[in-house]
Amino acid sequence: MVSVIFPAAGHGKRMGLGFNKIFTELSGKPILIQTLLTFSRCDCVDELIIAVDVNEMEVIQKVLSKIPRLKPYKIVAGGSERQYSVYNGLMAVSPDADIVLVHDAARPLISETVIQNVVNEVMLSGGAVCAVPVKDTTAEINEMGFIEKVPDRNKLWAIQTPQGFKKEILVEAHKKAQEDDFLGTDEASLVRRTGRAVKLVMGSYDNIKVTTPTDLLMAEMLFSHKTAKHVKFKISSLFSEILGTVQK
Ligand SMILES: Nc1ccn([C@@H]2O[C@H](COP(=O)(O)OP(=O)(O)OP(=O)(O)O)[C@@H](O)[C@H]2O)c(=O)n1
Ligand SMILES: C[C@](O)(CO)[C@H](O)COP(=O)(O)O
Repeated sequence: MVSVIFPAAGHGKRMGLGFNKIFTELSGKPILIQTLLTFSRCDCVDELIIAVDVNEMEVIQKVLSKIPRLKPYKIVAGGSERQYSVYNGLMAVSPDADIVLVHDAARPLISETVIQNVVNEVMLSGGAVCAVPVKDTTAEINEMGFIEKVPDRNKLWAIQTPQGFKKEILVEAHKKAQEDDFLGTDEASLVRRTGRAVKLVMGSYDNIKVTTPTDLLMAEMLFSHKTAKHVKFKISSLFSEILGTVQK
């Protein structure tokens, strides 16, 4: 059985809307609902656990009760940090679950294919997260704002969600983080601290985390086209006339 935890208890400070960004409308539905519906369409998913701010539990329960075609779900209280929200979700996972995925509620562009690929890899390796190769050059800087180091880009991947693990592996990782007072930005970093390997699965550049207003604009565009793969990009006539390029 596969359970999915959705940390959804943030405050969207970087979005600057004054309300939780997952309530924002995206292609006719709230971001949170778009995310939950994609997972609900996956045959491999059995249960949804949504970790929300205690003050938003009632309103979210009311809205979800009106949405058809959601997989069985539970709403739990989130924590003051994403990691604590995930932990609370983990404690509410059904005893029958053997695989647990964690997916940011704020990543509504996740595809069913990537979800299935992560689940398949968890069955093989015990732990898998989706990620994409970094496109920009990155740098480590010092406190004065000067570049100290430029890591080899060929080895860098941007980590996304879903991140999936055998349940006991994720529970062990969270317990150890608690004991050590360690706060990480994702589940893979917690699991790696227990000495276990975590496999990367190809994610998607479409699977953005809606963090800033620009992300929201991009999400709206991506959602209406579903993915950049479906858009036919045209060469500008200013160039095609000179180059004589024939658009196929
Ligand atoms: N205490 C927290 C903080 C974040 N999240 C969730 O973790 C995901 C990724 O976090 P982020 O994008 O940082 O969301 P916010 O915390 O809402 O944004 P910000 O950091 O700008 O305030 C989001 O779905 C968010 O709701 C959570 O469940 N509990
Ligand atoms: C888990 C995550 O989405 C992987 O990229 C990311 O670390 C969440 O970070 P945030 O600061 O909580 O948005």
